[in-house]
Amino acid sequence: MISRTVGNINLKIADTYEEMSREAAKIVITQVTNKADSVLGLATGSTPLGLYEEIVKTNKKKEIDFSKVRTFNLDEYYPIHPEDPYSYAHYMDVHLFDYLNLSRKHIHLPDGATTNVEQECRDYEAKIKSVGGIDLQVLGIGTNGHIGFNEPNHYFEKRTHLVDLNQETIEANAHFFGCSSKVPSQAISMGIASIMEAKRILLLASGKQKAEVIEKALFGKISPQLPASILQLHKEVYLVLDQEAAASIINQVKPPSCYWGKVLTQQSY
Ligand SMILES: N[C@@H]1[C@@H](O)[C@H](O)[C@@H](COP(=O)(O)O)O[C@@H]1O
Repeated sequence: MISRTVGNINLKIADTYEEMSREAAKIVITQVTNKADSVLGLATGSTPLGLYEEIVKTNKKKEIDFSKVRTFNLDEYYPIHPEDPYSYAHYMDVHLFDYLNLSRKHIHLPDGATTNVEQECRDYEAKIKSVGGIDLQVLGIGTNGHIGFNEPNHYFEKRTHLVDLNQETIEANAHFFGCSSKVPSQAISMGIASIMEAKRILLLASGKQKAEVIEKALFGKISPQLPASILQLHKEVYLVLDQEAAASIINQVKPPSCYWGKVLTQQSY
């Protein structure tokens, strides 16, 4: 495992996906152990599956108290019923929530079955605020740089809102549904301000398909065209990658004036 502090980013590069997941689990479990009533922001997709598996495994060995923990998921497809097997609500139950002593009333996801989306978005923000905000937000990243379902745009969408999903995002999630035509074309997602207000952020990325976007997000221009780039402005980010996702960071040779580039060349390791 390579560990570096790079500006605001606590960077860890694991050898494998499994090691990345164990490291991420340590960060989440430490958060909950240090603050029993932690508010966790949670993500879905393929990337955090290993993290959730590790949390469940650790919890089996040495019961962790989640009874006071509150959770808020980043996003949910729209329209979709929470009991639909393709919903993120269902995903969270089968991969994490069913195995922990979390109170059902402490679990929150945007309601994909709402008949009033605008109200649902406002209520979701209000619920996050009412518990004092998110302590630790887990994030994955799309190959187009989206976080949550905040797609590349001309501006940073601030708060929980309804999103039209990009075709690229629909294709990337098609494997969960069997085919892309079954993926809903919209979703309700926390906004960029909702994410940036989290006290700490844990971003995970795995696989070579994420290498380019990780490099751009960390070293590129901060732009709503690559929503994850805003994380360069957050004060406490933990970025845990596997080797493949870190490939472009490790190999790039930045001009001598670029402190980050120098630190992250292969040689410095
Ligand atoms: N809405 C989710 C995101 O929360 C997730 O982080 C991202 C990456 O997904 P994956 O981890 O499957 O690559 O895309 C999905 O569309």
